Amino acid sequence: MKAAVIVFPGSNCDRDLAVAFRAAGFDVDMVWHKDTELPQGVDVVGVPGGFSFGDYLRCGAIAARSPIVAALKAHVEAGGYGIGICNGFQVLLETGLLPGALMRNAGLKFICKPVELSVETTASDFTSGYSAGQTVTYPVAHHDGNYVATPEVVAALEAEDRVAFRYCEDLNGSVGRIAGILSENRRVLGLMPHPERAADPALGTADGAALFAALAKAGVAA
Ligand SMILES: NC(=O)CC[C@H](N)C(=O)O
Repeated sequence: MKAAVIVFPGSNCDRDLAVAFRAAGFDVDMVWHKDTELPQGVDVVGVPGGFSFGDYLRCGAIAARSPIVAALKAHVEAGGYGIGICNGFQVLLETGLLPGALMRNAGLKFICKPVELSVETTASDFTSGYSAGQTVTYPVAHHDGNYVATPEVVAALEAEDRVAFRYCEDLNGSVGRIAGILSENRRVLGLMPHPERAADPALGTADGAALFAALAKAGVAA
């Protein structure tokens, strides 16, 4: 399996994401946001966390207009995998590849700590390595993690089993305590907590490693 990690000015989890992909067996290429093409044969595109363009305008809004985004959209529209973590989730929402928006945390504070999440569905190639309802611990580090969407969108996400992760306790005001969602074809995952920062026991929790391992396995089986 081959992964590409997009790097924006202000990305700060790009290398963490590359390390997590590599540990799961992926070949990884780093791709500068001004590039217009993804490397040949990429299976999954990772949109990393950070503070792209200093979080000006809205988090992810400027990055979503970067030249590489057309290639990202084409990859996803052709059925390719994508994962957006934290700022990467914000970018995916701003591109329209996932529905909804992320607003300022309800408490108006930056939140940086490990949090407990429940795995809401195992019916995706990101979450198939967990058991349904399993509690995992990933860190969060964000000020704009308050997920909002229209009631119709939230109802569709729930009805279609597209809520991938939920905060076990209200963290930031997100509707339905939603922490991560899947695209309609279940091949794009956006989430605020950081599995790549929880992918090695040396980091305090290795709960995130199963996500990358499941994705690698799905590719091998395909
Ligand atoms: N760790 C991150 O990716 C930060 C995300 C975003 N810039 C925020 O603070 O909301």
